[in-house]
Amino acid sequence: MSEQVVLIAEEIAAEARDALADDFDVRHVSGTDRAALLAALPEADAIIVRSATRVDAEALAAGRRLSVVARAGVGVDNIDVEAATDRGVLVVNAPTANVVSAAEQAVALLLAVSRHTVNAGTALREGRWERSRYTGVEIAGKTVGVIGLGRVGVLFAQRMAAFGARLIGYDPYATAERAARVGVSLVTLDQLLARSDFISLHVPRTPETTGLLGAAELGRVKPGVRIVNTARGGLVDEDALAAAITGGRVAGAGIDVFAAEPCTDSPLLDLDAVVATPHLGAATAEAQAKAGVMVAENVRLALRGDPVADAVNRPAGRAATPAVG
Ligand SMILES: NC(=O)c1ccc[n+]([C@@H]2O[C@H](COP(=O)([O-])OP(=O)(O)OC[C@H]3O[C@@H](n4cnc5c(N)ncnc54)[C@H](O)[C@@H]3O)[C@@H](O)[C@H]2O)c1
Ligand SMILES: O=C(O)CC[C@@H](O)C(=O)O
Repeated sequence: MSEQVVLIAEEIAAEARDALADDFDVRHVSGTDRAALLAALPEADAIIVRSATRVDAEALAAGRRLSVVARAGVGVDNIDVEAATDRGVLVVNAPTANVVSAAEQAVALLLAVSRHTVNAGTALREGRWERSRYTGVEIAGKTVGVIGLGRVGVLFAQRMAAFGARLIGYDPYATAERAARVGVSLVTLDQLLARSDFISLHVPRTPETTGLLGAAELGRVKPGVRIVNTARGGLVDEDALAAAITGGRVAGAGIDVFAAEPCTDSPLLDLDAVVATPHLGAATAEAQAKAGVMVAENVRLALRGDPVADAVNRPAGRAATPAVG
């Protein structure tokens, strides 16, 4: 029997490639080069992606031999899970690999926005020693509102607790007991908007969460709030946020994710009060190594027909195993 083909469509850790190379024909393609992707898919038994490759119905149809789509990370919103399920293709991810890195990125952006780190540093490099212009604010004693109390939200809340913040959270699917274990009081979204000095988002992008913070919600925030989004673009309406910053209601924002990525023209990129990064939440050596090893293991299990704990969907006939985490 010829070797099964594993197609790697984005940069993943060398550990993952090494873990697969002995047993599979590992091939590479650029997942953002649509024509190349569609040309490579017909021979692939598995494809490994991160967040930039669109694995939609067309790509799945091209991948007529595919058994598994593996996401080296958490969010699977770039994969049409329903279409994959209909075709009997397993979708697996690495749900715990990069959550610490993502939480740390949220803290980093919150601090950078609060202390004008980027603008002050740029001014200094340009020869301007502008101390009074860049007076910031403390986190201690402030109210931090966490939207989404899953893996990343909880890690972020724990880190904010260490800064001495008061923590409130909005998550309709979390219990008060779970929230209380990490020192978070559950509130409604409106209460969170009205009371938070800082808001950080940690929810997946779904039809329910798209536009969660739009013009109406941003009109109800506490004046001077700073907003951090390391979860997904589209959760916060970028035009509305830019308007709220320009109008002075929102003091600043730390943004790692954009509605359209790669992003070149968000109105947020023109504002001094915004610290922006190009979807770097998971971009650490540790997260990439963990994600690579987890997806390599999941691909191996899936191609051998073994049950996979990190499966996002379970097409008929596949045995379920207990979820991790
Ligand atoms: N920037 C990055 O590189 C990066 C890295 C890792 C994760 N992420 C993203 O961060 C987000 C959170 O990841 P996670 O691992 O914590 O996910 P998770 O599934 O563990 O947690 C998501 C939480 O959101 C809650 N939620 C769902 N719908 C909600 C709603 N309408 N309102 C409020 N809460 C809601 C869920 O109940 C859950 O507690 C995801 O979008 C993920 O893709 C981004
Ligand atoms: O692949 C990446 O770097 C992004 C990962 C992140 O957005 C995730 O959801 O896991």
